[in-house]
Amino acid sequence: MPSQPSVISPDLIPAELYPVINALCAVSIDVAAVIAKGPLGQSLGSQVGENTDGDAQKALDVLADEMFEGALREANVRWYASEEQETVLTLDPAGKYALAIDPLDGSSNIDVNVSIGTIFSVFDAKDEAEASFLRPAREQLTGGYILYGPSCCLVVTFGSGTQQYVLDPDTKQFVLVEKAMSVPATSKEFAINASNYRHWSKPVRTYIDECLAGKEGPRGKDFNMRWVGSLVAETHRILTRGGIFLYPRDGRPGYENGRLRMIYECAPIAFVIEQAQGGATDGETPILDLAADTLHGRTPLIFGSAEKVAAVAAHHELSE
Ligand SMILES: O=P(O)(O)OC[C@H]1O[C@](O)(COP(=O)(O)O)[C@@H](O)[C@@H]1O
Ligand SMILES: [Mg+2]
Ligand SMILES: [Mg+2]
Repeated sequence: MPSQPSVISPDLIPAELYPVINALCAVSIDVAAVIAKGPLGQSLGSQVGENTDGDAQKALDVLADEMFEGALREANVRWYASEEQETVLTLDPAGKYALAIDPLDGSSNIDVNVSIGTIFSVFDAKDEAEASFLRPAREQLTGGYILYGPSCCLVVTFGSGTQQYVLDPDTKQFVLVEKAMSVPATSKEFAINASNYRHWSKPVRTYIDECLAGKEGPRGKDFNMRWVGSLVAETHRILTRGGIFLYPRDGRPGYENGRLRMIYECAPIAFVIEQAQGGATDGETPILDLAADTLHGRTPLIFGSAEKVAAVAAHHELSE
C-alpha cells in the first residue's frame, strides 16, 4: 500500500469504508499502469485458462484478481467473492465487509486497446460467506467501478448520490470531480449486441424494431447505436449522456438469464445508476430488489435513462 492516500477529497466517503475504497484505488493505479504499457509489457490479452463459468480467462483477468485480493487483505474485508474464483475467499477473519468484484471487465477488449474496467460491490459481512452475497442488491453499502479509459476514473455510490473521481496521473491520486452524477432523463442512443437479434424475446425485438424505425416509427425520432463490449464503458457513457443498455436473456444455450452476473456486475451497476436517477431492471423487477441465488448467477440487465427503461419494461408487461 502506498504511503500517500490514493483517493483524496474523501468527505463523501463514509470513514469506515474509506480503507476499502482506498485499497481499490491503490490497486487500480497499478492496474492502469500495467494496462498503459500495452505491448511494451507482458502479454495481457492471451488466454490462460477458463473460469467457473466457462469464460476464457485472460492473463490480465488473473493478474488483476491477484492484485485486488492481495491489497484487500488489509482493508477490513472478511469475504472476497471474485468472478475469477470458484468460491468465496476469507481475507481477514475479523473483517467487517464482504466484497464482490469483477476484477477486469471487458476482457475481449484487452488486446485491442479499448476501455476496460473493474466493478465492485460491498455488503456487511455475515457469518456465512455465501449468505453475505446472496441477498437483495439493495443491501449493498457501496457499489461502483473503475474505468481504465483515455482517463482513469472511479464512479461510486454509498447510497446518497453517485460521485466521480478522476485519477490525476501527476499526483497518482483520485480527485473528486462530480458530487452528484445524473443520467439524462432521455436520449436517442441504445446499446445492445444486435448480432443476437434472432435469439431475443418478443418484447426486446419489438423495442429495438421501434428504435430502428426512427422518425417514421412509433417513437417518432431517429436513434443512434453503440456497443463497446465493456459494461463499464457503456455505463460511463450512459451516466454522461444518457441512453439505454440491454443484455437480455436470449434463446442461446446458457443465455437463459443473459450474460451478466448479478453480484459482480448487475447489482453494483444498478446501484450506481439508480443513485444517479436512472433505472435498472431485469425487464420486470428493479435489479436492486433482486437477490442472486448462486454466487455466479446471471440476470438480464436493462439500464439507463429512466424514461427508456420504463418503455422496455412496458413491452415486457404487454407480452405477459
Ligand atoms: O461479447 P458480448 O456477448 O457482446 O458481451 C459483452 C459483455 O460481456 C462483458 O465483457 C462481460 O464481462 P467480463 O469481460 O468481465 O467477462 C461485459 O463487459 C460486456 O457488456
Ligand atoms: Mg464483466
Ligand atoms: Mg471480468
